[in-house]
Amino acid sequence: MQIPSLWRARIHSTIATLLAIVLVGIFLFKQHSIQTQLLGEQQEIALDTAYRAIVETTRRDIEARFRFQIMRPEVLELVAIAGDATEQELPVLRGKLYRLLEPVYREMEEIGLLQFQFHLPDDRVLLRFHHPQRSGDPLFSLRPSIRIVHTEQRPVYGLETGSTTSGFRYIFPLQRNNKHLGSVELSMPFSYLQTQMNRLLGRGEFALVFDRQRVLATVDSINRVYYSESTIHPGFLVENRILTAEHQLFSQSDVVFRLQQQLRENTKVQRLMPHHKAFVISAKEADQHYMISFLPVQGLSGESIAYVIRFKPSNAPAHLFNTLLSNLAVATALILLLGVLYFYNLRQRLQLQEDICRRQVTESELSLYANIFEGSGEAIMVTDHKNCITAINPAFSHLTGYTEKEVIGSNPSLLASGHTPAETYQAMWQALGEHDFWQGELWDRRKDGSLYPKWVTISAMRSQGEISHYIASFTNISDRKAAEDKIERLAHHDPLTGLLNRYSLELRLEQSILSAQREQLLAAVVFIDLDRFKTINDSLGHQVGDKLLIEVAKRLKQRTRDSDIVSRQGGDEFVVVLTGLRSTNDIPHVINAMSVALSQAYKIDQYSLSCTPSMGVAIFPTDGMDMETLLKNADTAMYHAKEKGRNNVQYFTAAMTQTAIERLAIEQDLRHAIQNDEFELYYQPQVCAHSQQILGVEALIRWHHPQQGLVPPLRFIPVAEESGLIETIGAWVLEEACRQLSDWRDEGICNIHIAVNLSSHQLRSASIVTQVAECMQRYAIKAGELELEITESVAMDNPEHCISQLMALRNLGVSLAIDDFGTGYSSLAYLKRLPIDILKLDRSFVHDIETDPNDAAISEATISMAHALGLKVVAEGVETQGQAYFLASIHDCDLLQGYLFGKPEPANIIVEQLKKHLHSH
Ligand SMILES: Nc1nc2c(ncn2[C@@H]2O[C@@H]3COP(=O)(O)O[C@H]4[C@@H](O)[C@H](n5cnc6c(=O)[nH]c(N)nc65)O[C@@H]4COP(=O)(O)O[C@H]3[C@H]2O)c(=O)[nH]1
Repeated sequence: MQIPSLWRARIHSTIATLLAIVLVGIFLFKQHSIQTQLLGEQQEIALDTAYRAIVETTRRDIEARFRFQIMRPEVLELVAIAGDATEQELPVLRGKLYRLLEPVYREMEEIGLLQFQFHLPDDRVLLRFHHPQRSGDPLFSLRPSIRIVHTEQRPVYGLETGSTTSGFRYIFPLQRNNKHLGSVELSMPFSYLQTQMNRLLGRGEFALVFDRQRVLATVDSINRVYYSESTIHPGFLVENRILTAEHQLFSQSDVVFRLQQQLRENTKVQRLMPHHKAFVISAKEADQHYMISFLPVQGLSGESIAYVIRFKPSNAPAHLFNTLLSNLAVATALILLLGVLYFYNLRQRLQLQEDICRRQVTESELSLYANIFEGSGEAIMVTDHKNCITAINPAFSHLTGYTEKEVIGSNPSLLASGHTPAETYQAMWQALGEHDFWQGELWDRRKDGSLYPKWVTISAMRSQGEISHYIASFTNISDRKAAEDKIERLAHHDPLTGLLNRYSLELRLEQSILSAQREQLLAAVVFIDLDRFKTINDSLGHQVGDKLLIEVAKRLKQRTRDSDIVSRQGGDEFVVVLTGLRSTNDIPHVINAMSVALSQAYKIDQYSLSCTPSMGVAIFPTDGMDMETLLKNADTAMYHAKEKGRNNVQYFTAAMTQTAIERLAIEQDLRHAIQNDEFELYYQPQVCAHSQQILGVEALIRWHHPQQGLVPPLRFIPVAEESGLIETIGAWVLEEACRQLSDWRDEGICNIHIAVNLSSHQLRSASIVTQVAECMQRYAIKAGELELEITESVAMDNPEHCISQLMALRNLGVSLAIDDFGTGYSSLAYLKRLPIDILKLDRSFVHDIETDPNDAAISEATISMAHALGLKVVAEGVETQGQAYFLASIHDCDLLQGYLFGKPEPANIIVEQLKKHLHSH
């Protein structure tokens, strides 16, 4: 993620500012601590210098007094005498010496001298000026300095603890003529030094603390009462104020007392003091800052034994601290100011950088757009606000044929063809005015004059609210439109014949109904099915079938008007809608014309084919007010036409609907008929044409309907076939016929065959061969005893399958007969391939055989053809002796079947006939 420049500048400048403040802060603190340290060192040096100076000047002063005021011959004389004098003689000598030096003592007392005493070499005190009554007590144990002077015979001076008071002692040996006579001790209290140092250093207070260890080493246990623990540090002692007050004439203020207590808590003080080093600290008490200097001082032996501590009121540390604060404040303010300046500078630089980057991106985008414009497969044209062309791309030239030079500055109307409706341009300008955008189809003309459709997208560009340019991009959509037309054709037309398809028929029919309704006209829906088309298709191939359908479509189009609807529903079904009819009288004429046209022979390849139509007609508004009803009723009528025989036209009637309802009822009743044992087989004899001996019987089914009584097979067999129930019924017939034959055999009626009708459904069934085989086995039916009849149309329906099924049946020893021969379209070549034994000549030929020369000729040709193929012929429907004679004698027919020889009868009746017949032959 990229952080915007403003934020980046903020972050950078904040970090830089903080860093600068911290660095400057560290620098200032460092400076402050150096200054504080310098201040301390100044104090330290000042105290040290002052101390040394005072000690030194005092020493010089005392030494001068010693040399000139004490080392007088009369003094030395008295001391020399005292050295050898007895105890009794000493007071006299002591008095003389006292009187002699009293003026000197008084003088010295004025400058602060505390002690002035004379010691003899044997450790006795000769004279004490401040306690003249006390003398003669040994002091060696108390003052090591006296012993040093006596033994080493040299002057000794320095700070020394003592029994009563600690002080600066100056001890000089008293010598005369190289003889050591004793020593004289002059002591100055610390208060004297304090006064002197204050004179040099200015206002301040002092404390004197002694190293506990040193005191304990030099002061015996009796005299330790003069010391108590310092409030500053536990390792240091101070002289007991009350006991020493007499001598130490300096006092400390309460503030200093509290400061000392404060020092007990100061870690620096606690840490450094045991090391006897000089140092300075600052502290604050009662709103006053103090510089407290610690100066270690040496004893007589040269080692540090105490600290002189000076408390000096000073505002220097506070001043330094305030300076630090103000410096910090000023520096921070300056840095912040610099930070702000840095921020603005940085922001400007970042913005500049971003601007550069953005410009670079814009430039590369511009070059990209330029490339897109140049390389686009879509033609692009830019016009200005006056709609004059300002730019075009190569695709534009490629599509229109115009070069840049030819169109720049021109109006795009130079592309117009005049084929685009004016309303389209109006809509375009309106949309551009209102929405700045328009898309649509325009027809233009190229430079070479050729016309083409294009899909155009135009966008209006605005600058400050006013249209500045129009950008139009367009593509040639000729191919797309052709494809759309093709799709449209495929969606609405039958690809084979080019007629409308089922979907389009429904759309158009609905429109026709509406307009017929509006104009109070009639419309006729004609359902057309080609008779035997399936046979032609199966036997001669699909290509022949397709060509036949194309020819049919052509003939239908020729016989109808353009306003009529001609469609193919699929297979061999066509629907024609005759529209704009004024009277029903107009309909038969057109329909007959169509029927005649379709019935004409078709020349397809090497074949001359006959394919008649079955037509059903339903009329709007009498036979239906809507599309579905009209189509259904025309279909019903067509179905009836088929039933009536081929090449037939049927007009829908209400009765047809009734028939359809009845068929439904029959189907429902048939489902129960087998369980309820409502079927029965009747048998009709087949006799030898010459001897008239019964050779067999044909089993014909009868239905004893519980309500309707005996129902003939032609009423229910087609329904059973349509519904598939025929398989169950057929199986029952086969079983029953074989059982009956077996019964008759048992009754002694032998050598007759039984013919059973087989429906197309049964023949198609995969189990028919097994079914027949099992039945024959069950009832011990011998070869030739069972004959199966299939109609001519069944045999022609899927011939290849039919042949293989028939072969298998024939192998079982079953005789096979073609029923109703002559009614269907049978190819003789094909008949030859069928494994059949018998042809049954349809009774329609037999009926008029005596009177109609055509029928006679057909019958004769059929019989001779059958004989030529090695088939026997059974003539059906023989009712008269004439017919029998004609068939038997003239045409040499083999078997005859008809009412003349016996109607179909139940088994119990026919059995009598069979028996009688058997006996008579
Ligand atoms: N006018 C006239 N008619 C005669 C004469 N001699 C016989 N007939 C009738 O002709 C039909 C002969 O049967 P089909 O052609 O196989 O025609 C049969 C057959 O196609 C079918 N059918 C009958 N029983 C069965 C069956 O069990 N299974 C199958 N699938 N179809 C059957 O029903 C058709 C009609 O059967 P039926 O009504 O029994 O009609 C029978 C019979 O009664 C005659 O001299 N004059």
